Amino acid sequence: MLQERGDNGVDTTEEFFGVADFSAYGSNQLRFSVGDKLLVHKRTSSDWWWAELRESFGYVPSSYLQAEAENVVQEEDAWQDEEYFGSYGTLKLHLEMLSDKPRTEVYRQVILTNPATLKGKVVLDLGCGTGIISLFCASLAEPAAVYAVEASTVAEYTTKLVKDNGCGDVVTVFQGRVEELTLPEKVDVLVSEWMGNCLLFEYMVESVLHARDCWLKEGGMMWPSLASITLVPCEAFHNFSEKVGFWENPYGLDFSCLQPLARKEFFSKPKFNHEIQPQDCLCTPTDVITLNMHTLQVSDLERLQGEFSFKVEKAGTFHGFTAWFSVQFHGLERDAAALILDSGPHSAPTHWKQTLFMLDTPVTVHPGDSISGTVVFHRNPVWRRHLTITFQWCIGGSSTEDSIQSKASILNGFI
Ligand SMILES: N=C(N)NCC[C@H]1O[C@@H](n2cnc3c(N)ncnc32)[C@H](O)[C@@H]1O
Repeated sequence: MLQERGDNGVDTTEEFFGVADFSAYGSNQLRFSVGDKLLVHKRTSSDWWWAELRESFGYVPSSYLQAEAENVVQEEDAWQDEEYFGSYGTLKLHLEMLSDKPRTEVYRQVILTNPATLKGKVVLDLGCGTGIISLFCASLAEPAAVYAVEASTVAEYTTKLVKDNGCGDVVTVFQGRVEELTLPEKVDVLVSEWMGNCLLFEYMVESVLHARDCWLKEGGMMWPSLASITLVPCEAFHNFSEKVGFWENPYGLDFSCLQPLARKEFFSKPKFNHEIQPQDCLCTPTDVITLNMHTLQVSDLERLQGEFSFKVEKAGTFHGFTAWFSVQFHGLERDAAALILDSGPHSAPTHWKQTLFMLDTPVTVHPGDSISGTVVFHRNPVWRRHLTITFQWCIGGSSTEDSIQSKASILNGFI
C-alpha cells in the first residue's frame, strides 16, 4: 500500500520485504531479517535506498528487497542443492577435476611433503568426490583415520574405490552434507578442494568454514591455509572482435546498430573459461583479496572488497580485467615451505582457467597510466551459491567524477 508523502510533506513511502538477512556493515546502514517489512522513504540510488524499520532509519541494499511478501525463496531452494549435487553425482566434473594434473598433483605433494606429521593424525577430506585426496593420505602417509565426506551420489562409488585400493582400514566414507553429519571425533587436519570459478563461486567455502568450526581441533591445520584472488587489467582483442567487432560489417553489410545489444548480451556476465596469455597483461597482476582459512568467518563472505592501483607497463588496449586465484598449503612442520596451487597464466594451466570481465568500451592506455579502484565480491542474498562482482576504477589518476567507471558482472548459473 503506497502512502503519498513527498517534498510537499506527502509521504512517498513504499513498503518492501526483506528477501534475506542483511547484517549492516556501515554505520549509516539499517540491518534487517528476511521477511521484515521495511518502509522505503527514498530510493537514493539504484543500489541503496533510505528506509525505516521499527523506528530505526538507514540505508539498505535494494537487491535485498522485494515488493511482495510471498514467494520469498526458501533456504533449501536458495542453495539449489538438487542441481548442484546432481551435477557432482555424474563423472563429468570428477573426470575434469582428476584430469587436471596441476590441481591434483599439488594435493598429492602436500601429503608427500608432510608424511611424518600426518602420522597418527585424524584427517577430514571435505567434498572428497571420488576420494582421491583420502587415498593419497592413506597410501602416502600413515594417518590414524581419514573421514571422507561427500554429499553427492558419487559417494556410493567412493566406498568401493577405498576398498579396491586397500584403504578400507583407514578411510571411512560418509555420504551427506557435512553440515548434517556427525563424525566420530574432531580432526587434526581439514583438507578440501573447494575452489570454484573466481575462487568463491559455488560458495562451498561456507561449508568448509562450518566444518572447521565444528570438527577441527584447536590448533588444527586447514589445507588450503590461505586463498587469494588475483586481478590484472588486460587486452582481449579476440573476445572483443568475436562478440562486438563482428557486427561492424558482416558480409559487407552494416550491422553496427547491434553492437550495443552485443555488449549488453555478451559482456554483462564474465567469461569463465578465458585463457589469458602473459602478453595480454597490461600491468603486473596483483592479489586484491586474501583469505586466511583459519580465521575467515562465514559473515565475511557476504561482501569482500579489494583495492587496486595498477601501473600500465605497455601501450595497448584496456579491454577488461582478468581474475584468477591461488591457494597456499602451509606445512605441518613449523618452518616447512608452503606449497602453492596457482590457476593464473604464469603457472601450468588448470581446469579453472581464468575469468574475464569485459568493459563495454575498450580504452587505449599508455605506459605510466594508472588504473586504480575497487572490486567488490557481493554474495547474492537470495541465491546463495552466486555472486555479483562490481569494479569501480579510474584511469590516469584523474579522480574527477566523470572518469570513475563501474561495471557489475553477475556470476550465476552453474557452468
Ligand atoms: N569447486 C569445487 N572444487 N567443487 C568440489 C565440490 C565437491 O564437494 C562436494 N560438496 C560440496 N559441498 C559439500 C558439502 N557441504 N558436504 C559434502 N560434500 C560437499 C560436491 O558434491 C563435490 O563432489
